[in-house]
This record gives sequence, C-alpha cells and structure tokens, in this order.
Amino acid sequence: MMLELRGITKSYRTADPGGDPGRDTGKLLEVLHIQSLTVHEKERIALIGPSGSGKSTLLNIIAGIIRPTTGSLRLYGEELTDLDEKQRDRLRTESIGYIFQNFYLLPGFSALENVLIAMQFAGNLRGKAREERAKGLLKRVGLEGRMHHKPHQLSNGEQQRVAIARALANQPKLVLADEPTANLDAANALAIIQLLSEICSEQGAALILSTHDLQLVPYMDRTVQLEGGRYIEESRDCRGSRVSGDNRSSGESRLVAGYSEGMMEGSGDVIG
Ligand SMILES: Nc1ncnc2c1ncn2[C@@H]1O[C@H](COP(=O)(O)OP(=O)(O)OP(=O)(O)O)[C@@H](O)[C@H]1O
Repeated sequence: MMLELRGITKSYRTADPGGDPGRDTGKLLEVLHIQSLTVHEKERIALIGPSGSGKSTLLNIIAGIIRPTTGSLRLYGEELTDLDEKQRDRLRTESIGYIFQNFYLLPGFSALENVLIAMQFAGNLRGKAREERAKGLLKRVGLEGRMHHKPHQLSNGEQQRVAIARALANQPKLVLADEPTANLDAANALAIIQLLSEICSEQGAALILSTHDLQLVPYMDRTVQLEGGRYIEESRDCRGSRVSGDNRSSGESRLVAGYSEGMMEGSGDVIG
C-alpha cells in the first residue's frame, strides 16, 4: 500500500479564560482521531463531512503541514512523523501535490511561470524538458491559450486548472485537494472534478479530495465520511467497475472506528 495511517490523533489545547496566561492550563480538545486508514496507489478517495469534522486537519497532517499529536503515518513505508520540518517540506515538494480551495497562485506570475516555479523547487527536470512538461500539463487542463495570463486575468475555474497543473507538475504519487471546487459554480465544479480525477489516473497519482458536494462522489473510487474528527461511514466502489477488477480485497483499505466518549479528553503530547 502507498499510504498508511495508524492511530492518528490531533488535539489542541483550548484557551482557559480563568487560567494563568503564562501556562497551558486549558483543556485538550481532540479534533481528529483516525484509528486506521490505508490508501492504495492510484486510488481516488472523497473525504466528506460537515464543516469542522476534521477534513482539512487530516489532509494537512498527510501533507506534513501540521504534525499529528499521536500516531504513525507512512508513505511507501517511510515514517513521516519522524521527519523534521525541512524534510517534510522536501517530501511535499517531491511526492505530494496539494490543491487548495483558494488556488494560492503567485499573483505576479503567469500560469506557465506558476507551474515552472513549482518544478524548480523539486529540480527533477530542467530547461526545455521542464518547460515542455509545464506546457503539456497546461494544455491538458485546457489552458493552451492562457499560458501567459496572470491569475487576475483568469476566471476562478481557470485558476483552479492552473493549480491542478501545478500540483501534478512534479509527478507526485499522491494529490491532496482541500475543497477544490468551493469557489466554483456547479458546472465548473463538475468539470474540475472530472478533470482532476482523469488527470490523476493518467499520471498514476492517488487522489484524496475533501468536499461538501455529493455530486462529485461518483467520480471517486471510495468515500470516507468524517464527523467530529472520526469516520462514521465508508463506502467503496462509487463507480462500481473502477475498483472491482484490481487486486484489492474488500477488507483492505479501510477505516476502523475507535470512538469512545472518554477519548475526547485526549492524552498525548500536544504539537500544534
Ligand atoms: N489551530 C487550531 N486550534 C484549535 N482548534 C483548531 C485549530 N485548527 C482547527 N481546529 C479545530 O479542528 C476542527 C476541525 O477543523 P477542520 O478545519 O479540519 O474541519 P473541516 O472539516 O476541514 O471544516 P470545513 O469544511 O469548514 O473546512 C474544528 O473544530 C476546528 O475548530
């Protein structure tokens, strides 16, 4: 398997209004508790759940942007929780593509430059080869005629297409997308998800995307539903034939609930 999470929790210490401001006296609030989650190569997972259910927290932990309070996170067998911040940044640049709902394109640079700059950080391709891949991806996302436009000259849907090209530029094995369609109208949202799903398959990347939009679920292989930081439901084979026929058994790639009220107090070290 590609990605494996075991006993991942995230807790924050809440402010204590009556406490000493110099000491951490607030209560621990656990916002995420995933007992077990495995993701296979090229798998596409929809992470759904109400606002505050922990979707962004889970994606940010997988991306190494925030550290879990407890638990183990392995990518191709490498334990990511042992890495320091610099090593996690490197891994994110090389192996993970991240798409944000607000795109986060560099405003002063063209679509092409936004993709090229991301590739420069990873450094696997240079010169002409780098430019050819960047242009090829922008063409693939339908922006052949917009490569030299800056973000403010592009529509929301076009900006998200640039963000998709950028996320795929370094040939990541895993693409994470945090509500990538939140700022798009329904028609654009559907088009973007179709594109994202197709391009991840073509490039051999697994995809985990969070969304509130259930119309997008059929484009994924599997749905994981979170509530209060825990998964409450998982369904497989959203597209039927897309998952059946490969070598995964139905008992694999699953989430296992570990809910108990007492766990809400949390007990691990708080890393925020
Ligand atoms: N830095 C922080 N300190 C304290 N609590 C936090 C912090 N970051 C997130 N939380 C809490 O963690 C919980 C999960 O937040 P998260 O952003 O992961 O939810 P979400 O499902 O992505 O929500 P949305 O759909 O609204 O984006 C929320 O209750 C939030 O208030």
